[in-house]
Amino acid sequence: MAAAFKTSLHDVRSAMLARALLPCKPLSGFHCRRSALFFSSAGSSPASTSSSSWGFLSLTPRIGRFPTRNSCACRRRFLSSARSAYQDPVSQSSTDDDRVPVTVITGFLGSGKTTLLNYVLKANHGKRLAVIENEFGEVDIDGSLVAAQQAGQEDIMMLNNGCLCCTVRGDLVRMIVELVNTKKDLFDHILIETTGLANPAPIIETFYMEEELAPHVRLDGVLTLVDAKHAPQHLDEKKPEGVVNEAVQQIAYADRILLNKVDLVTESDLDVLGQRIKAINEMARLKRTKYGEVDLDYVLGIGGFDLERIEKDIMDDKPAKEHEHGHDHICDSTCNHDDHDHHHEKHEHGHAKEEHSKHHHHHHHHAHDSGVGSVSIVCEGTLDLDKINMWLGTLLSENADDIYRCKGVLSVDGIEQRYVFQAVHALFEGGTDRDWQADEKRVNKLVFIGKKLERESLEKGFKECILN
Ligand SMILES: Nc1nc2c(ncn2[C@@H]2O[C@H](COP(=O)(O)OP(=O)(O)OP(=O)(O)O)[C@@H](O)[C@H]2O)c(=O)[nH]1
Repeated sequence: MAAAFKTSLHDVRSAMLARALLPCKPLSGFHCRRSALFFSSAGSSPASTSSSSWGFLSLTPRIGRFPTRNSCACRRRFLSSARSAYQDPVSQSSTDDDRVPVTVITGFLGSGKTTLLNYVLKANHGKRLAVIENEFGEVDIDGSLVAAQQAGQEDIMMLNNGCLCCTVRGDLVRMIVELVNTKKDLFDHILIETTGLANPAPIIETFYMEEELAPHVRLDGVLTLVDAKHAPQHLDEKKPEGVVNEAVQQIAYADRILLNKVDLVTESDLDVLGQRIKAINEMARLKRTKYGEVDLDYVLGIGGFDLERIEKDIMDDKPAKEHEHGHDHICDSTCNHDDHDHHHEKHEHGHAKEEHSKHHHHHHHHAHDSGVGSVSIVCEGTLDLDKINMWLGTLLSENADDIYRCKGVLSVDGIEQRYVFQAVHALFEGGTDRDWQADEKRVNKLVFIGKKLERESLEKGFKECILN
């Protein structure tokens, strides 16, 4: 069967339709057993009773029931990827997934998306790229993508009758399906440039909710360009109640961020904006660039939704973390909550240079009025399976609109491997990776990005799941 069906995100709210969990085959090279939410919605009826476990992290076959939540009516449908996982529950890392990766390039109006695209198209990356451009109205694609004429090998398609995140999702699906059906052999990566006002969330969801896409493509990641000169005013912009600030959303959903146009501002402006970006999304990697000039690996091959990469990013990001303790919080008996907002900003230089901690300042994070921010929990200990199941599942389902993204590596009692998971709102995916080593500290790490995140309450809830 198509590899597309071998990885999936699942709607935790669908868990109320759960019948059973299945044990899964290991991921090749990742020793991963798919564990999360192998539920079939077909023929099930909503659970009306709660129980101590609904199998969120359960790795052994067990009957799972979702706790009673009247909010659990499945607002998002649980589509083929989930059903297919039920039939063939093998998860894969992107390295052995033969679906075409899709990178979404987003960023506010004028932040440099097309400039970056041109740079990538002209570069020598050895990939054959198909580009989907989303613009309002007619644009001169040949003019705007000069590189396409030079390179000549890219397929460029326009979506110009509306915004990708609002009105043309169906067009996007049709376009991708047409691309893979008619030209699959001609390209091996798809780049999508959104409009400057796009909210990435519905675009991300499209890749998990549209069953036509799942067999053909996988979302590689979201890259957001931030205009170093103008971003502060866009981030500050007050929106009417219920209207999202696109500039904030674009940062919040990013796997990678380019702080572009560094030539137009001072070093200290960059530092301040860098802190602000980190306060919104501390999970994403950030680089400074001029005219989008960045090493291509940063754009092609993000792995933002690949559990194996997530595990590496979270656990192996030591140099960065050593200099950052903004919202990271080590829960232990010496915990001093007054220190939480101190932050050693890691200093990143543009021009596609590797991030490095050249020097670090003592900064304070401030919650900005968009209310969107990050909370990290770093906490040693082993988690009670049922408790973490219940806590995380309830948290993600009850706060599905407010928790944009969540990733983590956990140590769970009775599971000898590290458990890696990620969530986009209530869509959840998780599995085990390598064994904990005998001499290794069992440190749990979680990052939440979203609105109305209360760190102390999150920490408290999490710590209550740790075995004494
Ligand atoms: N000074 C400076 N200008 C830049 C940089 N990157 C892009 N620009 C310029 O900024 C302007 C907007 O760049 P685009 O690449 O068109 O931005 P965009 O995000 O595609 O814009 P929209 O499609 O309108 O959302 C162009 O004139 C670019 O040449 C940079 O790093 N420094």
